[in-house]
Amino acid sequence: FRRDLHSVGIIGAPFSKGQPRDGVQLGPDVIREAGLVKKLEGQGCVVKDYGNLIFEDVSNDEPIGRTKQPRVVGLANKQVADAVQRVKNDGHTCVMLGGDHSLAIGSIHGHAAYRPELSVVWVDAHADINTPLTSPTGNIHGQPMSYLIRELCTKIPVLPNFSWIKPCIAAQDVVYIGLRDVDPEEQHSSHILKHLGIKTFCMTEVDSLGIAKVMEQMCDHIFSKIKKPIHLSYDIDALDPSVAPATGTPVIGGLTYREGIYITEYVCQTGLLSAVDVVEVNPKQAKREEEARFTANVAVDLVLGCFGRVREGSHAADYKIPDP
Ligand SMILES: CC(C)[C@H](N)C(=O)N[C@H]1CN[C@H](C(=O)O)[C@@H]1CCC[B-](O)(O)O
Ligand SMILES: [Mn+2]
Ligand SMILES: [Mn+2]
Repeated sequence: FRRDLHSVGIIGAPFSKGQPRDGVQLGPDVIREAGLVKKLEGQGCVVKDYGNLIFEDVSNDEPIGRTKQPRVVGLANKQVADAVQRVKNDGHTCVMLGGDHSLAIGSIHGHAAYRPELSVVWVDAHADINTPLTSPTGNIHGQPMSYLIRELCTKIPVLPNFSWIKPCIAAQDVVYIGLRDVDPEEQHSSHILKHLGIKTFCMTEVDSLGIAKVMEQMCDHIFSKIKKPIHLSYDIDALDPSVAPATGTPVIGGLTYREGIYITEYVCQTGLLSAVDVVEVNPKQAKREEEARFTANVAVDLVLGCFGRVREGSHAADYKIPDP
């Protein structure tokens, strides 16, 4: 049993303004309360918890066109970008606990500032690739990829507090897993992006290929040229709502717990995981308290899978069966 020594840096990003539902800002703390740090240390990781970022509010953050809360989202993501870059500079694999998925703007931007050549594995029921002009809701948690992908930069209008963002990811270096609720306009731009080489494994492919083949084909795609560090952006709503009910935009027909964990185990064994986001855990969206706790426990298990937890049991190497 290989006990890799993973050095993990945790950032809490208690932020909810990329979407309208209250509660997702509590994600970092409910995930910590479910024992994340102790369990990572229990499987041999060295963990540094950088605590929660403190996001300042922005008064009268009026929409720009349909885009809601642009100033506070732009400001928060600049803080996230600086924090992720610092965790990477300190030599850790970065774990960013959300908070809503708009935070991936800062997380990926800060990661790319440290490692310019990244591949992005986006695990989500949704493509989160609306531009401000195609978004059906104006909520920025449905748009993060559009600000990051170079091939879309001509489609992005100027937004206040967004001028620091430089598109930093090539479409061919992005893979989606778990898609099942892509907006019509996204279909169009994701069609364009498919044309540009973005690789998608929607739930149909998960069913037809099985998750093991999906992961093999995913790696063939992102490693087709050179092996790049992986940024895994994991939206908890990729999992079926029966597995992760406490989230803001649940969609039936999602990944099983086993498929969700397999993804993290597979990414871990590539040895290329460099940063991971776990976002959209919203305890207030749970019908009952135990649903919130259950969802937080699943989020913890996903992170443990990223850092070497194996389901066969993480036994100590020097265990001796006691004599009768
Ligand atoms: C828009 C409603 C009707 C639909 N059920 C829904 O939620 N749709 C998703 C897909 N596109 C929407 C948007 O752009 O606002 C929603 C974003 C989800 C963001 B995510 O981070 O949770 O992936
Ligand atoms: Mn989603
Ligand atoms: Mn998402």
